[in-house]
Amino acid sequence: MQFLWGVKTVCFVRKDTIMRQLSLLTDLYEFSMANGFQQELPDTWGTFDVFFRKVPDHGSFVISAGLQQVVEALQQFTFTAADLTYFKSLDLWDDDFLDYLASFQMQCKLTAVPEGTPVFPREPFLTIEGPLAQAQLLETLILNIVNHQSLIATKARRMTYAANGRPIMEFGARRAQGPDSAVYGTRAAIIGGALSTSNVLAAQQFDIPVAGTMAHSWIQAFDDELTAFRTWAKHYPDNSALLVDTYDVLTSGVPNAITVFQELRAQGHEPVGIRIDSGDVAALTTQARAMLDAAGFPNAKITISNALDETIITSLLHQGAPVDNFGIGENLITSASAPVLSGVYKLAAVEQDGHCIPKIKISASRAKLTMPGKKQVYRLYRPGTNVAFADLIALQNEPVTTLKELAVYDSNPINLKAQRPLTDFEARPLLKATDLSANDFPSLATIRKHSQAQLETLPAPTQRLVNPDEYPVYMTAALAELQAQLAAVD
Ligand SMILES: Nc1ncnc2c1ncn2[C@@H]1O[C@H](COP(=O)(O)OP(=O)(O)OP(=O)(O)O)[C@@H](O)[C@H]1O
Ligand SMILES: O=P(O)(O)OC[C@H]1O[C@H](OP(=O)(O)OP(=O)(O)O)[C@H](O)[C@@H]1O
Ligand SMILES: O=C(O)c1cccnc1
Repeated sequence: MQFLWGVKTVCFVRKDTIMRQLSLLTDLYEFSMANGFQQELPDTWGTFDVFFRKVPDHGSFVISAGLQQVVEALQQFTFTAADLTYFKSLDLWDDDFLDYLASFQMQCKLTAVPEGTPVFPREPFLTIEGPLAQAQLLETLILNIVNHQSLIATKARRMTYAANGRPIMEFGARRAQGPDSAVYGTRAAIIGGALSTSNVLAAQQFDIPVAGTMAHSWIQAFDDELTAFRTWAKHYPDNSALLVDTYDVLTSGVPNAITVFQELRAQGHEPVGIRIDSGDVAALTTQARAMLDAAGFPNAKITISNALDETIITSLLHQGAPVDNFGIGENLITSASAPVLSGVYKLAAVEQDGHCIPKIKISASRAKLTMPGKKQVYRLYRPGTNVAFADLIALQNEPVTTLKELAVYDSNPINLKAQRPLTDFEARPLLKATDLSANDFPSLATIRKHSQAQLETLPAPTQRLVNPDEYPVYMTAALAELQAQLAAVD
């Protein structure tokens, strides 16, 4: 791992303590439906799938993130006396329903892909099964959490790809859409590949390496730049990352930094490097690198910042800019170029008296046709390898892992429904039962590693930033037939 400025790793992980009780973070209609379900279908269970149809930034995959916060939200899903008083004041729902909420006991079961797993359009990456009233109540909250974190993790993954091994420091707290987006956005950015954050709360909360340099105000506050650098070096002799663009990078910032670096070295300290935050970064980093090298500081790192994104990073590296670290704020923490992941929560089946009844949504738009029934998603590998070549959505009771041959269909409802045979595959299930009583969760470092390992199994052309190859997502013949039968199409 490359050296990171100012990194300190705290040595404990704690449960998410800023997560509030979020049972009311939902749309009114969820409560209204839950009230109705409780009266009309009290013994009916429902299975809901969470999936998306379109990948942000025209990418081919999304990095799933947010599962820990979903589990924690479900663990804390109860209603207070104040909530009940408020509900009563709305005068919308039956008293029995309010009693039910007052003694709410979560009965839902959760299956999900592990956080950090790359997932593709239309495949469920999280499912909820439970009493209809309960499962319905969770729609908005679950989507709120996973749509946000998966969006930012996916954006971070794009930037990480562009940075091609150089560390990304997350700098976005000041530009995030409020405190929650800053904290959970940082969590997601780390899942997607960022190596450190400047956000102290997120770093403490999620055991993330915390890193940072200095702002222009430090330089401005002193009589001159050299004094500002010297004073910084006095306080942080081993963490002297100097911001060199307050006045002029090449005639003032870098020469002054070199002077201070020489003084530090004379006192037995090795300087860390410089940060450039404006101007033509390719030209400035090239010249600054030459100056640092000529002065005997080839190991001083160059960090750049200033409205970076994956396109600018790609362009800078193409121009040969000698950048060691990227500090990225607004375009990462807000996913500014594609600020929405439109994940949805769709009813796939209901269960009454022990019978599972698959359900479908047809809609005017064929693209919105849903996949009925309880399902499992498989990643298909060439046997005995870690080379994935497609995903497969199957009905839950299909014996996919033991089959040698399968007839499959394209899962995209707007594509032609041509059957194709599938042989030479090893199917590994992606959706795993998730323990809702869990108190410990995988660390972000573990999730990040898992994500990276999963990405390495995917075909390289699906990962490029521009016009990636579409990764095939098939459905089994049994699922396709069930879908066609319920939709009465084809
Ligand atoms: N050589 C380069 N190639 C591509 N993009 C660059 C290059 N140099 C800088 N950029 C990017 O171009 C954008 C505009 O840079 P510029 O320095 O003009 O920023 P600015 O926001 O106008 O300046 P300031 O932050 O000083 O107000 C930034 O996103 C910056 O990262
Ligand atoms: O550009 P971002 O990717 O969001 O990176 C974070 C920005 O935050 C700081 O800017 P600051 O708030 O000091 O404003 P300025 O540098 O634009 O004047 C820093 O100098 C970066 O430019
Ligand atoms: O530490 C830094 O250099 C930093 C932190 C936040 C925003 N911009 C820069």
